[in-house]
Amino acid sequence: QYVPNSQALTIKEIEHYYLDAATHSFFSAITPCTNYQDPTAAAPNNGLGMQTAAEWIRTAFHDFVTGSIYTGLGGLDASIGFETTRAENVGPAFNDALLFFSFFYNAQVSMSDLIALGVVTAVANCGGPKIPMKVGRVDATAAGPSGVPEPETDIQTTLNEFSTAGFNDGDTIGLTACGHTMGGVHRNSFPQVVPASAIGPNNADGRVPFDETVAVFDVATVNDYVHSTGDKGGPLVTTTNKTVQSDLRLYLSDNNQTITELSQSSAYFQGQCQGLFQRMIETVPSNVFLSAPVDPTTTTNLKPAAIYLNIDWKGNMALSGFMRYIQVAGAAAPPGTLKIILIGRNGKTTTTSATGTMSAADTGTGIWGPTRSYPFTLPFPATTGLSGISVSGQTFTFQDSMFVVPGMSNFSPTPPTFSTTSSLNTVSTYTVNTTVAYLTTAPPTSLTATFNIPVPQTGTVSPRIDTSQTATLKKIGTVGPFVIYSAISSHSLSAKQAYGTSMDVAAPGQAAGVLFFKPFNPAA
Ligand code: HEM
Repeated sequence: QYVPNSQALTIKEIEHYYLDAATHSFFSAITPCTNYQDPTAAAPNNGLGMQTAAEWIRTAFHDFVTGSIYTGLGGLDASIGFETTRAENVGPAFNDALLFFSFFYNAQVSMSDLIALGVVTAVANCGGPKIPMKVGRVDATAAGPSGVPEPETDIQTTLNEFSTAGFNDGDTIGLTACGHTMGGVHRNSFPQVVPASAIGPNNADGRVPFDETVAVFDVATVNDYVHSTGDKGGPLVTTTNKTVQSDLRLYLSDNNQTITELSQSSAYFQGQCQGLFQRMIETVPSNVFLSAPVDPTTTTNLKPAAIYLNIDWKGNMALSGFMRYIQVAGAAAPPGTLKIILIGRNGKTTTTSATGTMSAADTGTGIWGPTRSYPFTLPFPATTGLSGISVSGQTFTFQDSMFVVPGMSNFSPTPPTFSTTSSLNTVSTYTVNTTVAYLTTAPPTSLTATFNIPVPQTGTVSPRIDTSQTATLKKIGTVGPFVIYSAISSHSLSAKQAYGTSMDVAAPGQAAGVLFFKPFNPAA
């Protein structure tokens, strides 16, 4: 099993999915919030009464709730992928979610971090609170224990199952009420709850919604229940089949105290849901350590992204990529340009700089505010080298001790335009001519590149990372203080796999000097 080895890189990836919201396809499936993206088809299908945002939230619930605070095992670990044939996991939601997320999976982004991101984005994108997004979850390699409450489950067993996952009775009522504000119950999955009459035009799966605002994360379902208005709390309250009135049993279990408290105000409901959902996605195995949250209101509203380093045979180097600026609430309007100042290899700020100009093509409004990007190329001589850049008074560190040189490398063919459809399934032979610059006075005869390739795994639609393909890079020359190494290797990959492929490069006996270079997806 490949364990992501750099939380900083994981954060960078998740930031891109999360913060470059307006232009990044992670949000495409849940925009608008009514959308249903069938990941096996080429286009959204909105005639089914199904909803991706709701499926993502339910997926996290079914994954996490079988975790145990007593054993320290399970929780949000993507084990749900191995468990979809269980009766307690009825419906297409889980494989729909995992299949969509698998387009974003790679050596630094685990499926379980993507499940968490699914919750965070679905809630924030659809009118709910911003839930802190930490990274570092590790995927299970097999099914975990069972124990997801079903509509038929008696109240004591239900409360025990949540309690094992760390949620007391009041938390359980709150978490379920927060979960049951988006989406609904489908006839095709739960005929014991929903009558056949629910199936109709634009509702082929026969959904009965939890409330009137099926695509808004709001207090409506709680208010409906408490005041007996509208949908009255939804089908798990109102169904005539008493055995499956699980929401009703739950809400009554403390004489409606918790559910009545939740209805006191929209702000109170949102605040409670934020805290409970955070706890849900942070219920992880006890040996998993999560990062600080990705939060652009503190340090990440100005950050470099998609950065790469180049050198030519004359010793001219250049750092390229873009700066991302998010105009979070209260922040200054985005500047037209940014000055990117080189910090040399010796740690000293230089007079070398480049200008990043706001790109009109890459702007838009994400959930934190307008996101702008400033592409730049910063040239400098190999003798100066770099250890970082300074932008608007902030320092961002880089290294030039070992890097893949895109200008001397060749990765072909270029995969088709990224999309989250099966058009990426075509398999081709990808030829990889990897050239690496290594700053050393004692050059080894070769370096080893390890390819981290997402591959199918038995029993789940969630991929795993295969590290068995390697290449040996041989010395081909020197430029200034750098020794240049190169290798050609061939890999049979689907375009989807090519997008998820990254490589690490290491000198013999040393930690990787290049981590997570994405040959086919450098800018994403
Ligand atoms: C006693 C606990 C619970 C029971 C018995 C239960 C049961 C159900 C059932 C039967 C459905 C219908 C699924 C379908 O037809 O596709 C459903 C939907 C849903 N549940 Fe729960 N649930 C519980 C708790 C939770 C919790 C804690 C969450 C999240 C925090 C949650 C989130 C959802 C969501 C978002 C949907 C809508 C899915 C969709 O529209 O595709 N549920 N639940």
